[in-house]
Amino acid sequence: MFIAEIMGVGDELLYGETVDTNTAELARSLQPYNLNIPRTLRVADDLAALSSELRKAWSSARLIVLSGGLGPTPDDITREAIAAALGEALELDQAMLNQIRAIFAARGWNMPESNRKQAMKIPSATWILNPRGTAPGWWVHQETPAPRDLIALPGPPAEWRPMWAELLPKLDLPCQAYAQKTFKTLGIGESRIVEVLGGLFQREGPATVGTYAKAHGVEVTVRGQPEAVQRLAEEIAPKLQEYLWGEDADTLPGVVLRGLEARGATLATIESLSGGVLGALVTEVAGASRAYLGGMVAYSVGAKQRFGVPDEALSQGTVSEACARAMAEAARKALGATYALATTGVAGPDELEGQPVGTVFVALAGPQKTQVRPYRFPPYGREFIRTRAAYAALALLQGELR
Ligand SMILES: NC(=O)c1ccc[n+]([C@@H]2O[C@H](COP(=O)(O)O)[C@@H](O)[C@H]2O)c1
Repeated sequence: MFIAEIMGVGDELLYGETVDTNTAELARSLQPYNLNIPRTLRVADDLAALSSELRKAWSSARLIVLSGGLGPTPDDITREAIAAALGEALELDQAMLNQIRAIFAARGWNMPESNRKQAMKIPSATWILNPRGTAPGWWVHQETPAPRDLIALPGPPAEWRPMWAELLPKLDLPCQAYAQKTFKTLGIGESRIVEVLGGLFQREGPATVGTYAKAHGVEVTVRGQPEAVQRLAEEIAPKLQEYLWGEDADTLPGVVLRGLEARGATLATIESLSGGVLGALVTEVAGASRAYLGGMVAYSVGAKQRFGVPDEALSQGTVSEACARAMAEAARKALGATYALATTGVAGPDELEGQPVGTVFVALAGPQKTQVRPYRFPPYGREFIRTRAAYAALALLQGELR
């Protein structure tokens, strides 16, 4: 199997200022190819360190992809490092310089002298045009003694994504027949899934299975050789049926909205501890307005009263089953929706009303009844608990719409 080396370049990637998602995304894009990615690297803006890594990689890898270090400032050393590793000299490309000048001119600016270095390249590299920035990429292709490609892309994802999407099919990488199928579940833990799947939880062979715990529940992914994936997925699906809410690119808010639309139903939300996370998840979906009427953040007791939550319910505590129920019913009435979802709970860091951090109640008011589900999420911080609360509310509605 051929080796691919993926490197993120930049000091900011080493000290956690910027989390390097580029290498993960690039690696994911290579899944359909028959390449082995034994590691991915983050390398400092350090000429010696990067050129040494590149020298090693150039002698063994079929494909090297770099992101970052193509800017105009002195710490951008990717071009120099490639030149050093391949033993070539940088040369100015006047035509590229004119293009970069034109980009500045179009914005009404003069090109700073420092941008000249973005028009430098080694003779064996060809340019990869950057439609969204001033830093063009490089593509070095070698045919003998063995085919090799080295690609240098700018760091910002919005810039490199279209460049990479256009380039990748041209690289003529060895393809493998590859497929994957993801089942999205709720209400079942990873270890229970392993029990339920038994012998189908294969870790070796032409198709393998993995589980991934996400805020929206556990995902079960089958990947490998297409026919084997299809066979195994067909056996796995009925075992998970009870817990299944979606597949592959489905999102929980997307599935819920589709379900609402199919019934001609509408949704309102009222959020306390999640403070708008639920509304944000719902409105991430294009076309949300076809079913989502709107919602309110009723964070204080006063706001809950204002939105129609009766004092009787509030007297039982805002973090209570009664309050969640009354909130959902009040929101349903206020907005005239078919369904309303409510969240209330304790995101922390301290306990509230004698309830421990992670205590959450979500409620669903519908035409026939109101349901409430209590949760005790692990105290992993406010973001974790608020997000879980929002997904738990969506899950309750998804269960109703099944
Ligand atoms: N009823 C509710 O869901 C509700 C409303 C406001 C604050 N809280 C909780 O009260 C605590 C203190 O809130 P703040 O840290 O936002 O002041 C947090 O645990 C927060 O999650 C809960």
